[in-house]
Amino acid sequence: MQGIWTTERIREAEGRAFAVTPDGELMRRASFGLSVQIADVLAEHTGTVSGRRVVLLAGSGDNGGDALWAGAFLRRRGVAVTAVLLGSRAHEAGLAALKRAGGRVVSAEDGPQWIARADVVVDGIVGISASGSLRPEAARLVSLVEAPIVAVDLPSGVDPDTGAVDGPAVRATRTVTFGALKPVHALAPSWCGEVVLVDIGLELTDPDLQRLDVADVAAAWPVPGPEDDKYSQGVVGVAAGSATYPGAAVLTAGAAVRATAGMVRYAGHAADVVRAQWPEVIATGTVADAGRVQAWAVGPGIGIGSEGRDVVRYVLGQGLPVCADADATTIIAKSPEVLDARDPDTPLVLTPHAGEYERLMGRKPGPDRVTAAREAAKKYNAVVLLKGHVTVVAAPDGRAAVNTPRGAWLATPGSGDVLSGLLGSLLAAGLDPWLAAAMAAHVHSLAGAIAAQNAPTSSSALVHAIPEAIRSIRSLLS
Ligand SMILES: NC(=O)C1=CN([C@@H]2O[C@H](COP(=O)(O)OP(=O)(O)OC[C@H]3O[C@@H](n4cnc5c(N)ncnc54)[C@H](O)[C@@H]3O)[C@@H](O)[C@H]2O)[C@@H](O)CC1
Ligand SMILES: Nc1ncnc2c1ncn2[C@@H]1O[C@H](COP(=O)(O)OP(=O)(O)O)[C@@H](O)[C@H]1O
Ligand SMILES: [K+]
Repeated sequence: MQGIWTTERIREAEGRAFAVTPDGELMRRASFGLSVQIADVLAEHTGTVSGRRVVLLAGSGDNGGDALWAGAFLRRRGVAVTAVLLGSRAHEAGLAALKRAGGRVVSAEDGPQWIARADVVVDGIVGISASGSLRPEAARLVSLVEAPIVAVDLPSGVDPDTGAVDGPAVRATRTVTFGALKPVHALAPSWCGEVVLVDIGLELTDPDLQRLDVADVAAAWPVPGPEDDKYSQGVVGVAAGSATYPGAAVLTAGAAVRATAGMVRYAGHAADVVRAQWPEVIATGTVADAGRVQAWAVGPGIGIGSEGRDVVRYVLGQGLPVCADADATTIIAKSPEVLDARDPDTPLVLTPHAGEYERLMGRKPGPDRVTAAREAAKKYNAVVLLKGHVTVVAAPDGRAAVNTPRGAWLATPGSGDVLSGLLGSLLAAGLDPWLAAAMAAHVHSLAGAIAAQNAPTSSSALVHAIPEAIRSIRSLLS
């Protein structure tokens, strides 16, 4: 598990570290690590380090200080360094160090001509004390940059704690952060680029947010043992699709088939189509006739009429873990009384996209998606998986996980149905619902990347890529 801490917690940890380290030591560690990364980006993009030109955009705080000190280290490697000073003042010690090392210092007015010739630009405009988007002077200079940008700690203009962007911001090729990952790094991947963490000796426990490592998913993925049979691994019930939307049934059931060696049962109006596509599925017409299961995936394509409502009420009343997706979330939002059938101790996972979230909560998720997911989890006493480019999974006890995607190819019709089937199979295997949801999101995005391979893909291809995703994750264990 990777831990992620809010800027408030980072500042507390920095305060503790400051107390036990010599003056300037933390910044020295940070800026030395930063200089190594800037040199690496220079080498990657130009083939050399010495003789190349780096421009530092230096704001008035310690973020600018890091950039200026890194510039001083780069001078020792023969890099031509020019600092463009933004704001009314500059980090004094950093500025002095850069000047001593032979760096050039220019005003914002003179910045454009240096930016035009830069091989790499360093964003030391603002760090964890940032609020709001780039101010006009910084925004104008950033808009002129054509070279790769290395962001110091985080891309300026992006909110450090939510990853939200509501105006001009830096789009970095690489972000070099210090001590620990902050929410922006998981929530705004397309602004951060590659994120590199430099250890400066901060001590932090109890992360505010988590991200599953491949190793976590590998270790927790259910695997049949010698004593197992088709029932003992957990039977998944899929209540999805309709005569109008048989595809949702095929995709949801197919994802469950591909994600588990155990049995998959299907109940609904698309039984014939499901049987034809997935002969291993035991398909019936109604949930009451489905037979015993250990968890339900309900919702995709079932419609939001009275029949759909009865299906949702039925599965919620079985005392079993339920993944309620798509139409099931709308039904729960419109007719919350269906939840009366639920024993509050049985796990429920809701998987809304932004529109479904609005129906459930009466408001949009807004820029702080982690808080939004946590609030919905509390309200519904359920794990909430909030879909989007970045997926957030929150539990009623406050745990929150983030899944950072590998590209955006999953923005394709039916891909949510595939996620439901995956998640249903993990719930049937008895996994903790929060972990199950975070694992499903992880495997879903990896399967998406495998299916797409940098070209458009489809949800059917995504289903077929699930075993390859699981195989590549589990290969870590061998
Ligand atoms: N405190 C520490 O121990 C360490 C801090 N480090 C660096 O220090 C940074 C934090 O430095 P500071 O707290 O001095 O603050 P920043 O450098 O993040 O911000 C400087 C000032 O800019 C102003 N500001 C806020 N939003 C702005 C905006 N949108 N446009 C322009 N100006 C804005 C604020 O008044 C803020 O105080 C970290 O991100 C990291 O880069 C590192 O040196 C590692 C050690
Ligand atoms: N831009 C994006 N980048 C990465 N993943 C995305 C993006 N847009 C959507 N997704 C993912 O694709 C899935 C879409 O699900 P959903 O909105 O239910 O669509 P559908 O109903 O068509 O299946 C979710 O898992 C979501 O997280
Ligand atoms: K920055």
